[in-house]
This record gives sequence, C-alpha cells and structure tokens, in this order.
Amino acid sequence: METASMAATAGSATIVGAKLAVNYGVSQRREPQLSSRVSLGRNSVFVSKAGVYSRGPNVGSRRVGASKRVVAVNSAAAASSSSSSSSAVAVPTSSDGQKSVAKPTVLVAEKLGAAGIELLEKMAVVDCSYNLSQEDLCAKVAECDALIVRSGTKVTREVFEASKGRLKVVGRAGVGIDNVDLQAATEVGCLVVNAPTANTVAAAEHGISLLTAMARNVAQASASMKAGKWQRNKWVGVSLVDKTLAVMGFGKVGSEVARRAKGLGMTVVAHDPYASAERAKALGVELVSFDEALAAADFISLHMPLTPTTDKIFNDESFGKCKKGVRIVNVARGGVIDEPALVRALDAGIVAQAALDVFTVEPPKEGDALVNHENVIVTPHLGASTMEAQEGVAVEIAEAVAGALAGELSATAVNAPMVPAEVITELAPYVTLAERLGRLAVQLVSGGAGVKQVKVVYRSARADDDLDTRLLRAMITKGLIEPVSSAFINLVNADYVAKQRGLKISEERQPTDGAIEVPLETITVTIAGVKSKFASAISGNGSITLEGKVKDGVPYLSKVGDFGVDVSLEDSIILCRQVDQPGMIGKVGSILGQENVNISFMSVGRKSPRQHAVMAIGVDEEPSKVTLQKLGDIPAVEEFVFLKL
Ligand SMILES: NC(=O)C1=CN([C@@H]2O[C@H](COP(=O)(O)OP(=O)(O)OC[C@H]3O[C@@H](n4cnc5c(N)ncnc54)[C@H](O)[C@@H]3O)[C@@H](O)[C@H]2O)C=CC1
Ligand SMILES: O=C(O)C(=O)COP(=O)(O)O
Repeated sequence: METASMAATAGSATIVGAKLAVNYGVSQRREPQLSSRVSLGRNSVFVSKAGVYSRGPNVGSRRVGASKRVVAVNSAAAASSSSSSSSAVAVPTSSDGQKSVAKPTVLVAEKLGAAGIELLEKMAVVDCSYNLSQEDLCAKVAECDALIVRSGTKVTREVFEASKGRLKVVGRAGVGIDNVDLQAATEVGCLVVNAPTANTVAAAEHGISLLTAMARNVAQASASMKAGKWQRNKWVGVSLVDKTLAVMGFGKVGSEVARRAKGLGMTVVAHDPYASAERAKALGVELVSFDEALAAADFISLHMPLTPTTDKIFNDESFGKCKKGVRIVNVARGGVIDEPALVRALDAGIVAQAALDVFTVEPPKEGDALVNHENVIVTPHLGASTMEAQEGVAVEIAEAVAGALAGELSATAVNAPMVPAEVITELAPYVTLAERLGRLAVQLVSGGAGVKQVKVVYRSARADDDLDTRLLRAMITKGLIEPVSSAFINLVNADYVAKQRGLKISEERQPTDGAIEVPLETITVTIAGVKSKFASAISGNGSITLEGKVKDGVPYLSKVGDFGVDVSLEDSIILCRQVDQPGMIGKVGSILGQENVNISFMSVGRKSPRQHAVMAIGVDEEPSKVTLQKLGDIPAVEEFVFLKL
C-alpha cells in the first residue's frame, strides 16, 4: 500500500465555496448566495447583471435585454481563491464583510475616454501609460492583471510571455483585434475582449465622409485654397447619385455605410461570404460575389476584418477586375489592400481615386507613395475617433474588462466559446462537480504516470443539443491538469492545453428516462491505461472511475471504482478500503478526532455484507501523516488514500 503522503502530493489546495457550488463571493463564503457566479476553483464565472451590448448594427451602446444575453465564460480572472497564483485579483471588499483582497491593476496603454477610466477606477488600480515602447510594455505587463489597448499597440506573443501569467484579460477598445496575438493569448489562458459596437456609427460616418470628400475633391481643394489658389475648374468632382457602391464586408459598419449610401441615391451591392441575404434585402442591398462586386462598382468601400483570407485581397489581380476609374474607400484595415498594387492601379488610372483611413504600417513611413499620391486622400486612422464613439467604446471596454476581472462572463470575448448565460447558471453546480471529479481522479493515478486518455460519460434525460458540455469538459480538464502542473486552465485554453499535453478527452452521452428539468443525473470520469494508488478506484473495465452527481445544488461523489459512496465534495476526502465489519466507523472517527480533524461526511459502500467496503470520509482539516498512518494501521484497513480538493 502506498503512503498517504505520496497520495497527497499531486494535490494543490484549491478549495472554494465548499458547501455551495453556487458562490457569488470571491472569498471562502459558505452561506447561500443569490447570484449566478459559479465557483471554478481558481476561477469563477458569473452572469453579468449589467446585461450586454447588442451586436446588431446601428445600436451604438444601447443595451439589450438580459434574456437575450449570450456570454462567454471567462474563468480567467477572480483568482482570489488561489493559494498559489501570483495573479490573484478580485473585486474590492464588499459592504457585507467579504474578505478584503488586493485590487487588480489595469494598464491602459492608449487614450481611453474618461468615463471608462472612472469605471475602472472603482474596482482597480488604473495605470494610464501611453506610447510605451515594446520593451516598456513587456516590463509593465508583468505587474498587470489587465491591459487595455486600441489599434496602436501590438499585443504580441512576447507581451504575453513577458506577463508570466499575470495578465488575465486584454481589452481591445474597439473592433479590430488584428493587433492582438490571439493564439498566444489562448495558449496562456488570457481572455481577449473587444468593444464591438460603440464605434460602428462613427466608422460608418467616416466612411461616408471619405466617400463624399473624395468624390468632390474636398481635401485637395481645401489645401489649394489655403495655399492661396482659387481653382474652380481643377477640382470638378463626380456625383454619387445613381452610381453603384460595392460594400465589401457587410457587417456592422458595412451595413451602416450601405444604409447611408442608399440615402445618397446610390445603388448598393455587397460582398460578404457570411452575411445573411435577408438582412441585405431588408436594406435594399444585393449580395453578390467578390468578382461581381468589383465588376459592378463605381465606388468600393472596404469593411471586412484583416484576416489571413482578407490579407491583400485587393491586389493587382483584383484591381484588374474593376471598372476603369473605380474609386476606393478603406476604413477597415490597411492590410486588406496590397498598397504597392494600389499605387500601380492609381498610376494606370484603373483606380481614379482612393480615400484611406488605415494603412499597413501605422503611421506610414515618411514619403509613403500612397499617402503622397495626388489622387489619394488620407486620414490618420480616425474612423472611431468621435467624442461619442470614444466615450462609448471606453465604457464598453471598461465594463467588459472590469467584469472579466471580477470573474464575470464576457459577452464580447473573442477567444472563448460563447455559452449562454442561462446555461452557465443552470450548469453551475455541475461545473464544480466536473472540476472536482477531475481533481480527485488525477490524484488517484499512481507512479506519476501521464494521464492520456480520459472518458467522460454524461447521463442525462436531455436531448444532445440541449446540453452544452464544453464548460464541463473544460473544467474536468482543469481538474485533471492543474493539480499536477503549473498550468493555469480556463475555458479559454482548456482544449489547447489538453492537446498540447496529449490528453485526449472523449465524451459520451447516455440517455436516461429521468426528468429533463435536471440537466445531468451523473458525470463519470474514467482514466484509462494507468495504475491507481487506490486499487479499489479501478472499476471492472480496468480504469480509474469516479462518478458524481448533484444533490440540492451540492456536488457529491457517488461512486469510486465499483463501490457506491455518497460523500459531498466540499472538503478533502479520505478513501479507505476495509474488511466490512462492525466498529470501523468508530475506530476511524476516534483516530481523526484525536487530532481534532473534523469529519464533515462519512459514507460506506460495499458490494455485499462482510466483504470489502469503501469508506469515503469528508474532512474539514488535512490530517497529519501520522494520523493517516494510524488509519492505515487499523488491521481491517486494506488501503487508503487522502485526496485534496
Ligand atoms: N477605421 C477605424 O477606425 C475603424 C475600423 N474598423 C474596422 O472595420 C472593419 C469592420 O468592422 P465591423 O463592421 O464592426 O465588423 P463586423 O465583424 O461587424 O463586420 C465584418 C464583416 O466582414 C465580413 N467578412 C469576413 N471576411 C470577409 C471576406 N473575405 N470578404 C468580405 N467580407 C468578409 C464578416 O462576415 C462580417 O460581416 C474591421 O476591420 C474593423 O477593425 C471598425 C471600426 C473603426
Ligand atoms: O475599432 C477599430 O477596429 C478601429 O480601427 C478603431 O481603432 P482605434 O481604437 O481608433 O485605434
């Protein structure tokens, strides 16, 4: 029999919200709470009471009803329950006497509206440091829990690495997240949130400004007049009415541009592989292919994100498909245009004019051929720069970041799966159960063997599409990996980390006849291909098997191997296999009592009387090695293991 101390080495003491799976506070509260925060060990998830911003067009920062909320789980933050993390952040002391914890630090690396700063200052130490060099940014992020940027800061892999796990949230105060290395963020479990709606109208208005200014040579005529000239014949423009505008990217900004262009009497076509034809039709816009759009357009307005697919999508070949004399507006991203190709197209007269707000390199190099081209007008990335949009964006991102730091869910997460708020609330106790089953199961593996194959069986009366198990899988992964590594796991990086470690988690649904109001009857975690420190945890199929269920909102361990038990997963537990005989409970109880170890729960499972039985004992305190050894010395005890939660 292996010793208890060996058995316990895999465990790291992360104990949360014990009796209650649903726990609002960040400290170790045990009273029932009336909210939907869910304890997730080191993390928590929470349904924002503030609601979320609609992602639809033309809404600015208007809120939508709580019932429509779609949120992404952010278990990145609220690390307050961690005993080991250097990144512990939590909301400040509350009036109801919760434990006081340090305020998180938020680095605001680019100018943010005052309303956003004020909001952040209520819950965080806010460091506004603009124009940081990459080196200074790297140095600072090691001291910050969150970073807020606009388009001018490159949040590279180097930045995430430099943060050494401290950075839990990156807030992009705007839409485009092409300046954030999402893969690197995901790998380290850093949540990335953006502010996708508050600058939509500003960007659309800027697009229309550039369109009209370009068509009527406003910028050139103004400059010429300021230079003392009066050139009425030189600056004759072109009309917009009855011309065809091709909107490339029919999302929030694109559709607002389309709406306004219709008002100017233009015919509008749009290209967007993902846009709905109904939405386009409702605005009187025809969705067409890329080539059709180019062939039809007198004017082209770009509104797609910069992605590997759209990178330099406007190049020599695509300009060659345009009507001669086409005019182009770009308020999206410089990188969607091959800039030297645009210079060539302008020189050849294929493109008559261009109006550009965005550039591949910002600011462009001095003497840039495009910026200085006589048929090009430029603005220094001003699309989102209205007073209104900047205040809106600041509030939108501050709420998202503050919420994430407080362990809330984010509606605008860009690197975490979206899970509806209702689902989170309903699954709350199962989330706790899932993590704890994983945490217990991995501690049962003997000899430091790597866990490679885990099967999770969900028994449920629900239809497959009515049970979202991504959150549960992530939390089982968290439970399996965190106790035996320094990794920090949340919904952002769970699948990634599992894959990196060669850990395969297969999921199986087993239908039951139970009530569909109950999301899950049991969750069973099985680790195959390993030996166990506690042989009785190996079930008939040769794998470590733990089954759990939720009773009255509390997670319970219901099976160890083939032995049925019934112990709430609140505190650490001792599993003991013994010869089933009278007096065992008393003996164990008195040994633990001698050391003042309080037993919270005790349950004995056996296959048949007077044979072998497994006793599961929940303990409030961790017994000393000596005490555990005394348990092992009871003649009828065949094996035992101490498992930390
Ligand atoms: N200049 C500025 O200051 C601002 C620039 N922007 C930029 O404008 C762009 C659009 O922003 P939103 O409308 O808010 O985003 P959005 O996500 O609502 O819309 C983007 C649309 O582009 C579509 N799309 C993706 N790939 C495409 C492709 N290959 N061809 C055509 N369409 C494609 C998507 O389906 C989506 O409908 C982004 O690049 C954003 O960064 C946004 C705000 C301000
Ligand atoms: O929201 C966007 O995508 C923008 O391009 C706005 O950028 P900015 O926040 O003004 O640097």
